[in-house]
Amino acid sequence: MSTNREFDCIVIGAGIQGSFTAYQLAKRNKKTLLLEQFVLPHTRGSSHGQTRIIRKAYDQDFYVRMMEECYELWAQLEKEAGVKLYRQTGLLIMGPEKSESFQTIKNTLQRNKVPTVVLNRDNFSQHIPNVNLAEGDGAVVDVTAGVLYADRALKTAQVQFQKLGGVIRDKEKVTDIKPGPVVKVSTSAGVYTAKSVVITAGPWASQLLQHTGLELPLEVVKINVCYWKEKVPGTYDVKRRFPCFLLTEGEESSQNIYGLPSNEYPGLMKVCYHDGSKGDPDQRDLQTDRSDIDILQRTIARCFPGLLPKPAVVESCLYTLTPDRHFVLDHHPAYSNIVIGAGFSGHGFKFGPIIGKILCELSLGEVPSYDLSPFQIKRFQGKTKSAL
Ligand SMILES: Cc1cc2nc3c(=O)[nH]c(=O)nc-3n(C[C@H](O)[C@H](O)[C@H](O)COP(=O)(O)OP(=O)(O)OC[C@H]3O[C@@H](n4cnc5c(N)ncnc54)[C@H](O)[C@@H]3O)c2cc1C
Ligand SMILES: O=C(O)[C@@H]1CCCC=N1
Repeated sequence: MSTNREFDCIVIGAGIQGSFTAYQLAKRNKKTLLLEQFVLPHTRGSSHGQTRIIRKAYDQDFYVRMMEECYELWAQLEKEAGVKLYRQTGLLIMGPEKSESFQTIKNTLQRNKVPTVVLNRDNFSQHIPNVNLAEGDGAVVDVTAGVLYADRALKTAQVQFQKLGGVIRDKEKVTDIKPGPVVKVSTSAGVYTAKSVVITAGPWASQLLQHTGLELPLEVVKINVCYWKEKVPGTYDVKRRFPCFLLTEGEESSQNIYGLPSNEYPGLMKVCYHDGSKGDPDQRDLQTDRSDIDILQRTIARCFPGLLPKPAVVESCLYTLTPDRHFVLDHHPAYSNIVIGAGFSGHGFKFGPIIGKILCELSLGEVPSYDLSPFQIKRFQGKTKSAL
């Protein structure tokens, strides 16, 4: 007879990846505990905010394939919970027509038969008004892409988990992990045991992994989440079917600037730089680097004539980067019943449902549904330290 401190699985971190992992485990009838250091909901990690881009437009086939199933999982969750989580807007990709980065993403979309619309200089402004296509730039639209309602999606995954009998304990920071056939997890409020543990701690992954003797090459960066005011309210509004966008390369960026139609704050469009300054997740608001904002201002002035080139709102969010920007989805090298989901490198939200499924499979000792070689820890050979 198990007590209320003994679980089949403990998931550490209730961001999007931990919440979907816990939900998948509960669906598989596993007694699951989801631990979160802060009171939920919170804005200190990577999963907060109202919107995220969902897209199949990637350079690599393996992400496109994962997204095929992932769209189905998002739709299943919408149906199961009776909430709307996704709005199709399309994603406009612009970049120097002849550049490798623009051609790679366009070719990958076409090779995978993702519905696309290729725009040229003659028909561009008829389809996408109020955007300047730079001289020499090409444009292609991933028609399947759109906006995910992020805060709502996170809450929905947690509510569905609880409806399946899952337990969430928030304001309970994990302070120690003792590996073994039964893993012992200590928190600010007590000690729990489980047959397996999944670590999905976002920017705090390195801190937590220290307890297991593993060091991964993860870098935390602070992103300035900038909103820009429309000169004429509604110009770039989601209701007018303005798409999300991505600049693949440019005068001073390489896959570095992206945006979403105005939606959460009426009259304000979110446009961000896909990089930031390195830092500590517990000191986030002490970092005040705004060099990305200068770059954004110049791009806004050049490409979006309907926006004022000065941010009206600046919020903060954290990325946890791996050297190759691919995720970590693997067993701990020394303890197979400790599973790690980390390093989502600023593009993991859309994958939440499929990451949850994969981490659940790993924690149950099953063969995962996807080839995980791009996500294995051993790719960091020489950059990984295991004290064990
Ligand atoms: C500005 C911005 C824009 C983005 N845009 C997109 C986008 O358009 N599309 C997309 O797909 N992705 C996007 N992303 C990336 C995506 O949001 C992240 O990849 C994803 O949210 C990562 O989730 P996570 O669960 O790994 O981390 P988190 O959300 O940070 O969750 C980790 C959780 O673990 C908890 N935790 C940590 N340590 C402990 C401990 N010791 N004890 C208990 N709990 C602990 C933390 O408090 C936190 O709640 C964006 C990210 C940012 C910052
Ligand atoms: O993941 C996404 O789609 C966004 C846009 C590109 C850069 C990072 N996040």
